[in-house]
This record gives sequence, structure tokens and C-alpha cells, in this order.
Amino acid sequence: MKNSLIKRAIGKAITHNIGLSILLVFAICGVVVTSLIPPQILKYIVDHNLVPHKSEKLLTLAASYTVILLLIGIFDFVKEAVLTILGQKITKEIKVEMMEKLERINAMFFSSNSSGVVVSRFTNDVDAINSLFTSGIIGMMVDCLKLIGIVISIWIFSSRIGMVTLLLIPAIYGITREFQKRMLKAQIENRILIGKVNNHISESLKNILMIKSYSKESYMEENYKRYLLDNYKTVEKVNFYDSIYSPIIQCTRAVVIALIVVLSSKQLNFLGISLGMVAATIELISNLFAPIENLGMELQNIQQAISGIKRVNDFYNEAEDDYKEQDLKAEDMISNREDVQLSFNNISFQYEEGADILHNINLNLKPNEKVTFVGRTGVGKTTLFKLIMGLLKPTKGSITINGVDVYNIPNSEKRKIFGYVDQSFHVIKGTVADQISLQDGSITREQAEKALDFVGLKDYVESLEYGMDTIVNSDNLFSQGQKQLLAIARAIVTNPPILLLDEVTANLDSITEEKIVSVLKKASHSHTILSISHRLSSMIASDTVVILEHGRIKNAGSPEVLLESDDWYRSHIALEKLTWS
Ligand SMILES: Nc1ncnc2c1ncn2[C@@H]1O[C@H](COP(=O)(O)OP(=O)(O)OP(=O)(O)O)[C@@H](O)[C@H]1O
Repeated sequence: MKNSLIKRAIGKAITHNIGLSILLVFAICGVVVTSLIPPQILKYIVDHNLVPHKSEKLLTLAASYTVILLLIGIFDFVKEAVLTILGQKITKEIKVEMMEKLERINAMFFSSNSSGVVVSRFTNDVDAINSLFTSGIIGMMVDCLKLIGIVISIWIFSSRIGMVTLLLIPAIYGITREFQKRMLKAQIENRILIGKVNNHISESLKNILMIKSYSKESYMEENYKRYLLDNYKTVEKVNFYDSIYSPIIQCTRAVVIALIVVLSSKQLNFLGISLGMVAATIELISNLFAPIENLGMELQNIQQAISGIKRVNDFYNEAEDDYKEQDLKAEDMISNREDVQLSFNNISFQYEEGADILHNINLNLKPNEKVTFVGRTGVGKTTLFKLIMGLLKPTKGSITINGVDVYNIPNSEKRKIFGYVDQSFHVIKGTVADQISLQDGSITREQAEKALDFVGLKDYVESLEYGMDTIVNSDNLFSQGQKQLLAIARAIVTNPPILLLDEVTANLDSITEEKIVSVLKKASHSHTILSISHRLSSMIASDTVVILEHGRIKNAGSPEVLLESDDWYRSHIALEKLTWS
């Protein structure tokens, strides 16, 4: 059976908050029972005080009536407050466990699930589950109990009215549900259109230059008008249903009350009940409508929560990364930095069943070897890097460092082994020092300073008002080239023996590129460097170039040998020279 995160979270919230849970049960019983008392007091006042014209107990009875109403309010408040607190605790529990799961989940999950889908598991679905407690199951239970109480109270006065009430409940429920469905449909349409209207504004702002240069102003204006018009229509629909629902319910209530009054009049006396009972019945009938109206919404919340529960549980049961050797330490694997053997042992990989991206890759790298992977776009270079870092598991074969399968290396040890730099620098919240250490407590300030110095950014950072402690909250503090240098500092700060460089100089001008390359040349003396580059001539000198084609190694060798023996490589270099000359 599937592991239900929701059941566990609810169980945990209840057992850890026994006092609150008992208070909730007490408040629910209090609301149900006390809400049946006022009509009984009313009946007593009419039959025993007003009809016989006795006023002695009137004040006490009026005070009791008020106190009971106050009690109903207090019980209701306690119920809502406890439900909200428990709901929040359950939501927090679910979200924390989901985040932990997200970190354990197999990288393949992200191939078929966009970030939007994952975010909606954390937001919409968890919120829907939360409403199950705040306005779903418990609300429904309370409302059903209230309805049962009202029907029994009325039945005690008159079985005939009791029967009418029983018929009335499904009728009112039917009308309410129909209106709620129509209103919800209109509200959803309205929300989609509001999204379109807002998106249109941001899209216009983003593309304003293109709109002007291609003279698309009127096209954009027309689209905007259309979205606005459609939006108004849905708002009108919502308002229409909203405005006619209330009168329909009021009329139904008035007709039923009028009927009870007429049927119990002196002339007809069809119901045979006292005046006090008539007054109490009228109040009970009036109280009948609110729980029925609530039931419709609660049913809807429950339906949404059920699909939310299913999606969250499915997410929670996604495959996780396989077993990692948690006790494995980088120092044990690599006792001597000068002796790092990276081997690709006949690996193949596929994202989707039956569609191999990489086939039978075999390579044995020497310590401190500089290897550049080249090949057409989409051939699988970045995928190969992910396999090297153990983020993906080969479908066949293995990649090993000094004989240890990289897929078994625990994530906590990876930074000591690999330094990864790609085309873009990902800024994190925090200071300049945090950008390098990634808030890793084991990295000292001296190490971060040394890394900054190594990439040549020390002077620039010292010129900032707070130096390394300057908060990086704008994208403009560092230029594109400086960001790449920071990325290199981040990668080398732990002095990992293997550097992986994925198109690090893409998007940079040639002067900045030269600067980056010179920093990398400096680093190359003490690292095994694997790089992906489209511009071969601009990279640091490679010992080996590996040409990938259709997911296989087409050729591998020193640049000099390949220049002699590989037509593709020769023409690639010639084309580059032509472009850059
Ligand atoms: N997460 C993924 N899920 C499914 N397919 C993927 C995924 N990532 C990449 N692919 C596919 O795998 C193939 C190899 O992609 P990869 O990014 O490794 O190529 P690349 O050689 O690095 O390309 P480029 O030079 O353009 O960066 C491509 O066909 C790509 O569409």
C-alpha cells in the first residue's frame, strides 16, 4: 500500500496536540448542542410568559437567551481557532516532509515534471488539503449534526412539520448546489481572464520595443480590450448568480414560515401546536438554511482536497535516489590529489525508455588530465556531466573515481570532489562571501577570500562598501564576466580535484573570455578538468578532445592528432578561425 503522507501528518498533529484535539471535540459538541437551546427558550417564553401574561421570569429568560447566544459564539470561535491552528500544523508538517522528499527524489522525476507542476503540489494541493480541516470534513460534520438536531427538535413539536423539513432539506440543497456550481464556473473563468489581462500588461512591457518596431500596437490593444470585455462578462455572471440566489432563498424561507403560521392559526389549527412551538419552529427553520448552504461549499472543498491528497501522496511516493554509501568520505576515496582516476566503464543512458541518449561510453582519464567534450548541440554533453556528478544513474555501466561508483557518493561529499561551473551564475540570497561558500559552515572566510583572490576579484570586492559582507540583492553588483569569475571561485573554494566546466565562456565578449580562460589555466595545474565548449580555440589547452556523435564517442585524442585524422574536427577549427579572424 502507498505510504500516505497526509494520514501520517494528521496523526502526528493530533498526537502532538492532544489538548487542542480534545478542545476541538468539546467545541464541536458545544456548538451543536447550544445552537438547539435558543428556540426552546423562545418557546418557553411565549407559552409560559407571554401567552399567560406573566412577566416575573422574563428578565432571567431573556438573559439566558443572550448568554446561550454568546456561548454559541464562543464555541464557534474556539472551534474555528483550533481548526486553524491544527490545519496550519498539519500543513507545515506536510510541506516540511515534501521539501525533504524533493531533496531525495530521483533526478529523472524532473525530466517529466515542470517546475510549475512541482510548485503547485506545494501550494494549491497543500492549501486544498488544509481547507479539508478548516472548512471541509469537520465543518460538514458540524453542519450535519446541526441539521439532525434541528429536524429532531421540530419533529418533537410536530411530526408534520418535521416531515416538511425533511423534504425541504434536499430541495434547498439542490438549489444551493446548482448556484454554487454555476458561480464557481464563472469565478474560474474570471480568474483565468484576470490572469490573461495581467499577463498581457507584463508581456506588453517586456516586448515594448518589439511591439513598436513591428508596429503591433493596435494588435496588442485589441487583444487587451477583448480580454477586458470577456472579463467583465464573467464578473457580470458572478454578480447575477450572487444577486438572485439570496432572494430565492429568502422567498423560500418566507413561504415556509408563512405556511407554518397559517396552518397553525386558530382557524385552521392543522398542526395542533402551541404559539411557543410556532415561534420556536420559525427560529429552527430559519437556522436550517445556513448549514445547508455550507454543506455545498464543504462538499466542494472535500472533492478538491481528495484530488490534492492523491497528488501529494503520489509525489511523496515518487522514486528516490538509490542507496548512497553514507559513510563514504571524499578523503578516503582520494587520498592523493595527484592520483585521481576517472573512468567511464561502458556507460549508456536514457531519459525515456527505449531512447538512448548516450551509448557505450568508455574512457579512462589520467590524473590532472584536461579533456574537452565536443559535439553537436543535443548530443548529450551536459547529460554526461550530470552522470559524472552522480546526479543521474547510467542505464548501463558505471562511472568511477578511484574505483568508487560516483552514483554512490553521498551528496554531502560531492563538493569536495567536484567543482561545477556552467554558463550562468546562480545568485543566492546573502552576502558576497555567501555566494562563494553557499553558506556552508565548513568553508572558512579565509578560504573564500583565497578563492576570490585566485579569480582576481579581491580588489573589486574590497572596493565595495562592506567588502565580502556586502549583500548581493541586485543583479547589477557584478558584471556578466565577474559573475562567471565568482562561479569559478564558488567551484574551486573547496579545492576539488575535478572541475567540470560547461560552456563557461558562452555569452561573454572576447576580452572577458580571455580573463576567464587565464584564471582557468591557472587552476588547470592541479585539477582534472573536463570541459564542454563550442569554441575549441578559446578553451584552455586540452590534452584530449572527445568528439561525441549520436551519443557515442566518434573519436578521441590529442588536438594535434585529431587535426590530422578527423575531418569534422579539422573543419570545425577552420570554421572557427574564419569566424574569429
Ligand atoms: N531532463 C531531460 N529529460 C528528457 N530529455 C532530456 C533532458 N535533458 C536533456 N534531454 C535530452 O537529451 C539530449 C541531450 O541533451 P544535453 O543537454 O545533454 O545535450 P548537450 O549536448 O549538452 O546540448 P547543448 O550543446 O545544446 O547544451 C537532448 O536531446 C535533450 O533534449
